[in-house]
Amino acid sequence: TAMSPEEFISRIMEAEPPEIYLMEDMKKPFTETSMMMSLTNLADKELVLMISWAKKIPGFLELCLADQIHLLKCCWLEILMLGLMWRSVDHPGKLIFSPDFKLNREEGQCVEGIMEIFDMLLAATSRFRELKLRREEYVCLKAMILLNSNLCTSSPQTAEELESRNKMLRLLDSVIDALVWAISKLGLTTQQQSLRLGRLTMLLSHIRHMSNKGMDHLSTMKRKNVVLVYDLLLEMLDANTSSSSSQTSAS
Ligand SMILES: Cc1cc(O)cc2c1CC(c1ccc(O)cc1)=C2c1ccccc1
Repeated sequence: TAMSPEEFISRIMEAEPPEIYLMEDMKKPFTETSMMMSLTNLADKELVLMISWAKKIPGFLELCLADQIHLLKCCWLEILMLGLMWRSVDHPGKLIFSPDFKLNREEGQCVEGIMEIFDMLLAATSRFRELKLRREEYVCLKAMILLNSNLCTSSPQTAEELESRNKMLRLLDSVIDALVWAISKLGLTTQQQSLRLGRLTMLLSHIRHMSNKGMDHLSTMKRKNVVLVYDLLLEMLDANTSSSSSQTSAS
């Protein structure tokens, strides 16, 4: 059932999760612990919505369960960070974690080592602002991150895994087609359209880099007991720290 790029885009636009409010009485100034706890509470809510978002991506549920779980375990922080940058794109110098939880880079000083990653997030957000990233392009990039996230890990062994990987590659192609279609609606010349496709996809490597830095930083925070990480997050976190060949628990 080859879906048209237009249909694919409207399906993933509808799949967008609702905005989340942190709904905490935050006492400022932050301490290292209070900021990390707020980030954790927010992320925990977002992860639940991310799982239902992924299931609405056409074809995702046709992948084998192990692949569905492994894809989300590989890219959850990349997707959280892309969402953060999207929410922050119209607020230079600020990171809009939620409408009731906005931070500027100086506030990152209260968590050791987080300001460097905040600065990377702010720089990437400025790039999205410069490119005038549109919602249709944003939802395509987010689906690309999910479907592209574990191609470089363990190669498929069984016939089922091989079939699931081929489905994933076809799914990734339909997301690329959808992004190409979204860019074609901008009235740019053919050459400008290919340039834009390259500029947008180049940002994905920065997002992977920031996610890896964030994962290391978060693991350090967890080890220092600065932050209590709830079970869903713990499972996502230990997946990234343990070797990727670990058997995924059928959760
Ligand atoms: C820069 C940095 C460093 C770090 O140690 C942790 C995090 C971040 C960003 C971030 C984040 C949270 C929610 C978002 O919507 C987008 C990003 C988290 C974070 C915290 C706790 C649990 C999960 C993720």
